[in-house]
Formats: sequence, structure tokens, C-alpha cells
Amino acid sequence: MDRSPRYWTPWWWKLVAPHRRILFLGLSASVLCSLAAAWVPFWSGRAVHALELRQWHASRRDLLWMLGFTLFAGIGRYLMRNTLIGLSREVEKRQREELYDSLLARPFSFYEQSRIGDLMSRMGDDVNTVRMATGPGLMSLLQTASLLPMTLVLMLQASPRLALAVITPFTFLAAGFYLIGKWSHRIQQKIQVVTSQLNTFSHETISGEKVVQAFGLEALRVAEFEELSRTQARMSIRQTILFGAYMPLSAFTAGLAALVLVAYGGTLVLRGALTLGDLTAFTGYLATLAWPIMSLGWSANLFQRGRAGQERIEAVLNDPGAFLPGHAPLALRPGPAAMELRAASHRFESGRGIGPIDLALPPGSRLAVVGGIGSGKTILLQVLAGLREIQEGTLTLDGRAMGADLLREHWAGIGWVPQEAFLFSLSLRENLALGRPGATEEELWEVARVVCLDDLIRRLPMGLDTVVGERGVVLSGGERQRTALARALLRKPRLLLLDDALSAVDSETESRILDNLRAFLVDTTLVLATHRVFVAELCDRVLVLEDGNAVQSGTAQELAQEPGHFSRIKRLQSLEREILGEAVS
Ligand SMILES: Nc1ncnc2c1ncn2[C@@H]1O[C@H](COP(=O)(O)OP(=O)(O)OP(=O)(O)O)[C@@H](O)[C@H]1O
Repeated sequence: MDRSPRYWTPWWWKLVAPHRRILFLGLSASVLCSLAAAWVPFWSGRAVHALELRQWHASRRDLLWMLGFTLFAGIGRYLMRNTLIGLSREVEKRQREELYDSLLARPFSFYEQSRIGDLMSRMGDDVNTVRMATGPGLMSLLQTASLLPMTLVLMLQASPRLALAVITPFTFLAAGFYLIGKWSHRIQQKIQVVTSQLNTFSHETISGEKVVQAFGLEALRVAEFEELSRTQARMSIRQTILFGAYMPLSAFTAGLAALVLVAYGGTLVLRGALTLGDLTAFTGYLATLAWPIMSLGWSANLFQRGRAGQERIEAVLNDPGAFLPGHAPLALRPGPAAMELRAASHRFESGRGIGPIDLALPPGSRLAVVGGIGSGKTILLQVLAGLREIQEGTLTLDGRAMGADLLREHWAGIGWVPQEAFLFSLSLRENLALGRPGATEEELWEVARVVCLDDLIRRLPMGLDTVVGERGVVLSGGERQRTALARALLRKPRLLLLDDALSAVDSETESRILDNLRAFLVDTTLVLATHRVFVAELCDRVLVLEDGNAVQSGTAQELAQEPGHFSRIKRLQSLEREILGEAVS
């Protein structure tokens, strides 16, 4: 049993603790500011008392002290603002980086279960709520915490009876704040979930804007958006109503305290138990305390929001899913990769997927994977790419069992071109260079030639420096696919995985690219998934998948003689080519 003492620490402590030095400076500035501010009413009271006694000289001296303390309070406030707001910016930066690093360290499967809009909302809105809590919220809290005791001491020292009478209304206020804070935290959690749903919805609508317009779905999407928006507005209004109680409650309490001060304090003055100067000082103490106490409600609000935001950020950081292994210096093996799958399978809950499957890929071999729609080609390539873990069986790379320790090495040696080519909104040159930073101009043009993209690039006014827009929007589907292939080729990979990577390219260009590839890929093992028989014929071996199982395997010539999927689509595609040939001639 763990017998170590458990100390309660506020949720934000671990965020500000790494910046203890700045926090200490901020706290010192805050104490300096509060001490000085608390003494201002004291000197004003002394000045009034001196006037009461017609001691002009003493009154002037007290007023000078008052000015000095006011100046100190101003300087302290300036230093406090700069250090504590700076601290919250450090917290924000650190938290964004931590989230970003953690997201980049997550495997493929994590993103299949997450929504981009939601992740973006955690990186944006939630980090912002935490910044507001650890900046303005903490500043206000520290200021109140340092001002309150000093002012109380001065009040108690002037008149304990009046001090207790004036403070009593504030204890009711504290109880009110506690209750409001509790309710508002629950509402805030709901608001942040709805805000993230709104973000996800808008992200999907904007990304799929062409589909929305082409299908005339605008009205439907707007209606759904409005519904979410309405829910968010309803909760935010509820929250505003709750927070709206803070100010009137504080103002009422301050007013009540002022009433007690005038009624009871006035009586004490009339009875001669209190000087007019002390009463003036008490008025000043109340005024000094009023704003920090009223702002307690505001900072409580910021802390509630921040806590809800922090919970959502931690849900991502502490997601129990796996993390990818870290980067370490790699010694890449030379020569083409050898891979082997034995009784390997990866099946989803629905039963779809691949396996159990046996497959040997000797170094330098070329395998075509064919099969109908949904037969498991992509999953097989993802398993070979190390993007998906197998649930049963074994996968080896160069005779070594594939595991977390081999993943980075494997990835450094592969070129993977998925069905949907993804380009960054950079220039063509920068997109290609992602394959191998530091590639020479000649190397860039060589891969452009292999994928038959060199003519197009020469015709572009900005050539290789043409910016391709978000996800490569200024290029056609076929151009995007060829750029993605060129990027993979630039790595001179040990294993090249092409997942229907030229499906948007016409057959003639595809044949030319595959011819070029044959000469280019001397030290590479190739696996390509395709629907086209003539592409498969360029490989040494063909694997036919059906419902995730290997149903046929052999050379293209052998399979063409066997009854089955391959010979059937070969007949259809040959017929199609003949008809197209006749139509052209
Ligand atoms: N993330 C996933 N979750 C659940 N099922 C999936 C997932 N990805 C793929 N599947 C299912 O696994 C099966 C194989 O998918 P896969 O993408 O490998 O097919 P494919 O042979 O590449 O098809 P296509 O030729 O249409 O690209 C499909 O039935 C698909 O619905």
C-alpha cells in the first residue's frame, strides 16, 4: 500500500512549476505592489487625522508618503503584469509544443479514431483557456492573496471591531463564489465538447466543400451547423447568466460593507472610539479591496475554463494508445529489402482486413498485388510499410522480426505512395525534397523524368518553384500522384510500396513510367497494388487477394492460364484495350 503523504496541488501548478524563477519574480512584484497599495489608505488616514489636529506640516509629510507608496504600487503592478503574462505565454508555448510532439509521435491507428477538428480545437481553444488561467487568472489571484492579508492587518490594527464588521459580508461572498464555480465547471466542460464538435463539423464541411456544393448539401449542412451552434450558444448563455451573478454579488457585498462602515464606523467616531482619519483610512482599505475581491469571480471563471481545457489536453497527452519509438541515429542497411509474412493477419472488428497470409519478398523482387474492391490490397501494403501492426503471425525484415525497435529503420528505407497523394502547400521543389532533403537539382530532374513530369514542370512559369496550394490543389489528380511517386523515388528506397499510385494516370503514361521505373529501381524491392493487369505483367510475381486471403500466386503468364480473378479481368481488360484501339484507329 502506498503510504507516502499526498499533498493537494492545484491543477495548474505542474504547468507553472517549470518556470519557478519567473513565478517567483511575479510573486515578488505582486507582493511589492500589494504592500504598497495597502499602505496608501493608511497614509491618507494619517493625513486626514493630521488635518483634524491642524498639523499642516505633518499632513503634507503624510501626503508625500502616500504619493511614494502609490508610485511603488504602480511600478510593482507593471513588473507583475510583465512577468506573469510572460509566464503564461511560456506555458502556452510549452503546451502547444508538447501536444504537437505527442500528436506526431502517434501511430496511424490513433488518427483513424480521432477527428482533426477536435484535435485542432484542443491545440487552439483549450490551450488558450489554460493560458488565460495561468496568466491573467493567476495574476489576479496572487494580487488578491497578497493584498488581502496586508489590508486586514492594517484594518485590525486600526479597529478590530470595525474590521470584523466590515469583513463579515465578504465571507458570504466566498461561499457564493464556491457554489457558482462548481456549477460553472460542469457547464464549461460541456461547452468545450460542443465547441470541438463545431470545429470538427466546419473542418469537414470546408474540406469537402466541393462535394457539399456538387450535391447541393449547403442547406442541410447549414441546418446541422445551426443546430450545433444553437446548442453552444444556449450553454454559453447559461454560463454567462451564472457568471453574470459574480459582479452584482460582489458589488452588493462591497456596498453592504460600505454601509456597515458608514453606520458602525460613524457611530464609533461619534463615540470617540475612532478618529476621522481612521474612518478615512477604512474607506480607502475597502476601495483597495473592492476590485481584487470583485475580480475573484472573473479569475474563478478563468480557472474553471482553464481546468476544463487542461482536462481535454491531458486526454490527448495521456491517451493510453501506443506511441511510436523515438528517433535515434540509424545505420541503414544497403541493398534491397527482404520481407516475409508468415500466417500474418490484421482484421478489423467487422472481420474485414487481411490474413492469415504467407508471403515472401526476396531482395530485389517485384510483386503485383491484385484483387477486387475491398480485397485487402491497401491493408497488406500498410502492414508491409509498418503502418499497421499484425495481430497474429510474424513479419520479418531482412530476417529480423519487425517490432518497435526496427520501425524507424524500416521507414528510413521505404518509399510509400498511398492511393490519395498528399502534397504540402509548398513548392514542387520543396515537396519533392521532403523525400530527401538536400537532393541536388540533377536528382530532382531525374526523378521528374522517371515519372514523366519533367515536360510539365518546364512548361510551368515558375518551374520547380511553383507552389502547389493546399494538398496540391493546383495540380491534377494524375500530376499529384506522379509528384508523390517522384518524392518517394528520390529516397532511393530499399522497398517501394505503390498503392494504386498511378490510378489517375492514363494507361499510356503509366506504361512509360513503369518502363522508366524498371531501369531506375536497381536496388529496390517493389510491391505494387493495382487493378490493371498489364501493370501486373511487368512484375516477377502476382498475388491475388480475395476477402483478405491469398487465393492465387504465380507469374502473370501462369495466372493468365488458371481460372480465377486474374484471368477474368485480363480477358475484360484486353477486350477493353482492343475496343479502345479500334476506336482510336
Ligand atoms: N480503418 C478501417 N476500419 C475498418 N475497416 C477497414 C478499415 N480500412 C479498411 N477496412 C476494410 O478492410 C477491407 C480491405 O480494405 P482495403 O482498403 O485494403 O481494400 P483494397 O483492396 O485496397 O480496395 P480498393 O481496391 O477499393 O482500394 C475493406 O472491406 C474495408 O472496408
